[in-house]
Amino acid sequence: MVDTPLIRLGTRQSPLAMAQAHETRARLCAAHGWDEAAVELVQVIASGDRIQDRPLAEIGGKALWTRELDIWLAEGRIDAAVHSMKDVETLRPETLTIAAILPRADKADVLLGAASLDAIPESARVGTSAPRRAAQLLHRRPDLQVVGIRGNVATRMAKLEGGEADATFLAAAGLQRLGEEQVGTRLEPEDWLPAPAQAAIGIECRTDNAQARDYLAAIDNGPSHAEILAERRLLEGLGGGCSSPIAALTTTEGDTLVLRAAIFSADGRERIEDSASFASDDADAPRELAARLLGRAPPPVRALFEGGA
Ligand SMILES: NCc1[nH]cc(CCC(=O)O)c1CC(=O)O
Repeated sequence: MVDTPLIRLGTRQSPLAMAQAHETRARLCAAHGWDEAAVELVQVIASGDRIQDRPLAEIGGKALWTRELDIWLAEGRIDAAVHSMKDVETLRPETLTIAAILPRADKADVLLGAASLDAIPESARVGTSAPRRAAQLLHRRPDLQVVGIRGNVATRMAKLEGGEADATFLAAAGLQRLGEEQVGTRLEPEDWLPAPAQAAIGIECRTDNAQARDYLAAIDNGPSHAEILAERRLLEGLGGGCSSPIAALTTTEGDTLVLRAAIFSADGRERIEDSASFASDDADAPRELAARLLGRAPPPVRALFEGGA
């Protein structure tokens, strides 16, 4: 029996974040034979959740999801922080370490409001604030209108119901974690590329916290961790923030990763795709893939990277 917590897990308080924190706690308890009381969940309010009325890219990007959790880690108020890796900036403080990546869930996006991309009525309004989803959609369907839509999964589903948009996208992994896997149409990742690091839960702790690193090592999934590192190195090589339309899909075959990536112009007219196959511990290959993509990018694409507009 444990009556004082052995590890305090910080989490955002959205329903999706809480589901991810519960999954992390369950895996820690299973790996170590602990009961639930060993893992304390600590809710931390992120600025990204406080500011709901403007696109994330405009108000400060992905840092708004991690800033408060980073401070709580630094101050020792929590021992570890649970993140959707899709939302974590590529550049992280050296004082923090990604100590575990949980087994990756379904990487697909789900389309809500239409049975397929082709079935969306002509000129319809599709709600998304993600540059990747917007550009990838306009590439396929230049007739459609993209309208901004933000908020957590339930909010976005409600906005669709309320007629703010005719269709929208959500990540299959998020829907599954919320028990909503039956809604919408799953888009095959090979055909509609996901975001880098989609469907991965990562747990960070302080680099100098050997105890937390040790606890978390037991729930790290090696193949998923290798995929996330590769996709994050691609992102780093592209120098893209959350205003850059970047799509990526890694498939793992034994110790070999196959990474497919595409970058777009904001209006979707331009699409550059390339892929690389490399050993899972090869840190250079994803950066080289990024360089090849940028090398082929016409000005409207290039403008969105390398600190451009
Ligand atoms: N941008 C918000 C966000 N961050 C992670 C997920 C889903 C879960 C995941 O990809 O791990 C979502 C919701 C969505 O895109 O529908």
